[in-house]
Amino acid sequence: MESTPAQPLTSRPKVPDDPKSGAFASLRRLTPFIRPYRVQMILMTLSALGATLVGVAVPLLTKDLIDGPIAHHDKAALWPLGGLVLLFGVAEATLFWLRRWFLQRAALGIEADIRNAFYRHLQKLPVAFHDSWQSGQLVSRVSGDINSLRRFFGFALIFLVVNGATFLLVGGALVFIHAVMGLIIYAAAVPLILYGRLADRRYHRQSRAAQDQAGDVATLVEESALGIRAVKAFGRQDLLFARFDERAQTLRRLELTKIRTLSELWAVFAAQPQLVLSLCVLIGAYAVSTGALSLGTLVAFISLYLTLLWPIESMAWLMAQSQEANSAAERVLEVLDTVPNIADAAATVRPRPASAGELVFEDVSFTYPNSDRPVISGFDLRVAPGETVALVGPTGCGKTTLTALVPRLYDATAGRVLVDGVDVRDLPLAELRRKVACAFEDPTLFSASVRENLTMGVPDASEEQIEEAIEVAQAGFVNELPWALDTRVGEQGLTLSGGQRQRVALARAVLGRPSILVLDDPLSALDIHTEGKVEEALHSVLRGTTGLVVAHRPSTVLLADRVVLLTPPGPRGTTIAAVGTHQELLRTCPAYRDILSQTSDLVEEELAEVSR
Ligand SMILES: Nc1ncnc2c1ncn2[C@@H]1O[C@H](COP(=O)(O)OP(=O)(O)OP(=O)(O)O)[C@@H](O)[C@H]1O
Repeated sequence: MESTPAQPLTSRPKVPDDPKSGAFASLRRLTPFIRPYRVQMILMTLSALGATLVGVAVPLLTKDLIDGPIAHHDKAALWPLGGLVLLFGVAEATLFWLRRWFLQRAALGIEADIRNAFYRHLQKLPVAFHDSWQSGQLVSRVSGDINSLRRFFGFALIFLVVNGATFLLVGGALVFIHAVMGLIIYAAAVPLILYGRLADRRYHRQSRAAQDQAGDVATLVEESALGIRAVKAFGRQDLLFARFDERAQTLRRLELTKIRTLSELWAVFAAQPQLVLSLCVLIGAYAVSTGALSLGTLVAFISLYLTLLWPIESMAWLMAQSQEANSAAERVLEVLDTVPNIADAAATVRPRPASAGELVFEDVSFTYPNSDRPVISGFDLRVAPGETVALVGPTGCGKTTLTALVPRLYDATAGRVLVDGVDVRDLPLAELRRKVACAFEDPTLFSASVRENLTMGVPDASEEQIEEAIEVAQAGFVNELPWALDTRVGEQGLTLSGGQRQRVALARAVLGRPSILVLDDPLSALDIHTEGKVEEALHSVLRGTTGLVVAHRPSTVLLADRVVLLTPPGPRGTTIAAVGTHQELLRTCPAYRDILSQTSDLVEEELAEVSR
């Protein structure tokens, strides 16, 4: 046995995993996503900063214009200064354009990278994760929340930096022009900052609640879209609408509380600089009247201060945007931080290349993560290479659960599942899933072509292999579709009938001749005629493979060499009630006869034959 190095659990940039509390803790943890775009981010910030600097220079030039050429009626000196103002205007526009240009590269790139990492990580998370998360919560995170992050990285972050620099620069210039008035402006900023922090915290809580509620609304929409047939058939549109309306109204209420906080924040941030401005005008006018200040200096001071009005006002919105992005980052990280506990072991083991396909359950027990009652308890079974075993048992006893342990959709909570003598947890996942193919009772197809659906597990399958799999699954109907194998099936394959979907899923499972074939009642939706044909073909496939088949009907049981009868579901979990061939169990096991006779009269006839 040869060991292979561990594969990384995720292929996203490594996010630091010590979530420090405090403002923007979650956003700070996303910095690895910014790193590849740092040059563009720096250029974007420099362009924005440059544009602001140029904007600040204009009032200073105005001061020189008023106190110089205008005061001294010096027309000749007017033109160069006027030209300079025009030049600065053009420079500001160019820098603005440059910022937008860099923004496209950086912010959109960051957004795409986070979205890809999120989706890739979702694919790695185990089925148990998806059992406990509403799909709408995931959809809202991948769309709404990641959009918020783009807006933050492409706009709010840049302007927080630019505004910070502007405050320092313009503030310094104001103190330089007139120390008293300059210091008044600084002092007046203190209560504003304190209030901003308080309102910000409130906005953060409100954003989080609204984002979670948006996820709930998305879940309901998705659920009703997927279940539209049942909704219509039972005439439940009104009921669902009432439920949707309730959630949508809650979302509206939460958004309104956000808007209230933002309006309050905005009003305070708009009013404060106006008050300070009035104060400065009063003090300045008095100083000019006493001759302590030149008119040019007052105009420059006021003009310069006016350049601060928008940065101060916009801080309300920028802070709100940042809080919204921080809670969006929190929600995205909740998924990215979930460790895919069904992953390759630290040291994986490569199975023998020409492995035969032996499957062993060794004292296996299993409890679902969201439950405290075991479904399977102390289950022991060896399926020899090439042998087919049918699992038969009352409904809900855990047949599907047992099959899910083989490809590691779930891991046994106790005991081991071994493939060719190796614990499935020690096999590389890719290898395990190449060896084990599954067809589920409820076949899931994707909105892609039939060919893409068929070759999901074996992307490089040849035309002959595809045709052979279609033949085995009696899925020849796919060649009659308008574009044959290139026909797209609708979302979840809903443009096909249940039986057609099952046959495509079966062909997908047998394609590539896996060494172990796990079939969960794969023929349940087929008519008797097709079922017979599929069974015939499956017989030949199963001869060369190890098979574990969940069977509800005698016809499916007949595919198997041996049958395992499971005990009914109970508080201590299901285990094996009896093992034997179909005929042996028919003869010796009343519980087995009972279960099969519920689905077919054939049992009575067979029993009569067996006992003859
Ligand atoms: N994701 C899940 N989370 C919690 N419990 C689950 C989950 N899936 C199934 N169960 C429970 O596990 C038990 C076994 O379910 P399972 O689907 O394995 O039974 P089954 O024998 O295949 O049933 P059937 O013959 O009706 O298909 C049931 O009680 C079911 O409610």
